[in-house]
Amino acid sequence: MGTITDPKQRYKAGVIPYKVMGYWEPDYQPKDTDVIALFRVTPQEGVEPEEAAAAVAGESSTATWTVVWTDRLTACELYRAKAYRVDPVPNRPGEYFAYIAYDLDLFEPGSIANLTASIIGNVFGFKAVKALRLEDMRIPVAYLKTFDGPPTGIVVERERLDKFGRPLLGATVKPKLGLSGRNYGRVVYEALRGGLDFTKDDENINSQPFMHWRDRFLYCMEAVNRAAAETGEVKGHYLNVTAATMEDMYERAEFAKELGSVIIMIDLVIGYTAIQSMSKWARKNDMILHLHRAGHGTYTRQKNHGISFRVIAKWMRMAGVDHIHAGTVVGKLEGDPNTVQGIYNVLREPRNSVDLPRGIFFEQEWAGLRKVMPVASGGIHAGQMHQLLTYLGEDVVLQFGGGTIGHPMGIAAGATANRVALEAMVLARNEGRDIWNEGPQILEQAAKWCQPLRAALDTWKDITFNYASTDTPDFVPLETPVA
Ligand SMILES: O=C(COP(=O)(O)O)[C@H](O)[C@H](O)COP(=O)(O)O
Ligand SMILES: [Mg+2]
Repeated sequence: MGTITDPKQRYKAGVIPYKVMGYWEPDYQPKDTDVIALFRVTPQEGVEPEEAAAAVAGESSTATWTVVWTDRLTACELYRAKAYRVDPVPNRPGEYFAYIAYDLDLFEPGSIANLTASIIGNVFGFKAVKALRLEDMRIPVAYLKTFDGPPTGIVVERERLDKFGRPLLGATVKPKLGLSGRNYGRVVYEALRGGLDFTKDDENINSQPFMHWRDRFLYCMEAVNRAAAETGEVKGHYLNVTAATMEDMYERAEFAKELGSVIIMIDLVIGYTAIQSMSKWARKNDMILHLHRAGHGTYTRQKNHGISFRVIAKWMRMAGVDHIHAGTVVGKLEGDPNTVQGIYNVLREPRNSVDLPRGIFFEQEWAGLRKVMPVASGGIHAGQMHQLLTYLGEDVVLQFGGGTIGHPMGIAAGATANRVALEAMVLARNEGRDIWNEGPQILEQAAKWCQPLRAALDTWKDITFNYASTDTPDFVPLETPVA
């Protein structure tokens, strides 16, 4: 049964399928100004995929489970989201890609909170679907223009740091918890003077009994300033301002600024509104804004349920962060190469083309929003430098926490090993060498003159994390689904 057009029948009290209510419109041509969402829908037994798609469209826009006559007091035909296309997912029986278009007027300008309350609202608990995953979104230029985007962006960050032509290097201080302020500052100093550009607070360092935040900020900035003076380079430490309230976060950010820090850090767990507030603050205060992504693995990893991280990446580019953790491919944490590259492209390109093998379903014009620097972090070491540079390119921060601090000759030596490995690899690439295949030799060669690199290679050479990825794209070879 198609949509009922006779108003008397359509608005009669009772329960009718979502398809019939008007949330399934196979002939609909999305407008340039529509927000489009692509969901992977796994309907319950006996629910046809189009009805499941219509239900998702309905519940994420105007509908409820029964007919309401008050629809007629609104421009309901415009405001109804429209499921307009359903394709079976290749090689995944029972799963369907459902395309849903939403009119621009459904969303408050410049608000990720409002956008997400619709798109990932009630629908994820819906009984009619066994599982649901938000795979991708096309954000219209008209909506993008209501967001400020990254306060600094890749180009301006490089200018402020005066560092060009190579990935940046960082390290997360370890152990994550327990160091006193003075010892913590010591780690920062050693890592920065040894050759890294940045060090970083870990996700769970805020203001604990063993080190209150002001102590951390003071000792870290002393370390940053000393290392900068010694090396003649701009250095930074991502001071994590994540806290229980906005007031606390502003206070910490102000103190970081007062101490001359070039960068602060927040975490995804603070929520979209807090991220947007901190972005406004960073823009006003010329501060680079680093975003860690604690918690994302609870909903991004499984193929059939949750949200793809590429969608989070899009939201974060809109919300306005300068750095975002986006995967390493080769490290200790989840990261299929194609999927990770897709995420990096969302963050760094001025315009994304459809790229199904990398999980990009839509053409996306970024409307001048600045580029976000992806951060590769989690279980990486100098011996993987050729792979990291090949997979991730140049505009990226490579962060070696354990892979700096765990170095047998000490933290500064760990940093030097990473810097030398990186510079040797960039030089080889610039000379036209095939770093993917010759990488290990290039590193061996560089290690002849660099004892710290020799020791790093000897310690970690064979460490890899070869587990199957869970978040892999579903290559669609026959047809290109374009909105
Ligand atoms: O603890 C670390 C890195 O430590 P190490 O370098 O010692 O492994 C970071 O929190 C992770 O990178 C987060 O993961 P992601 O970057 O994927 O969000
Ligand atoms: Mg961590």
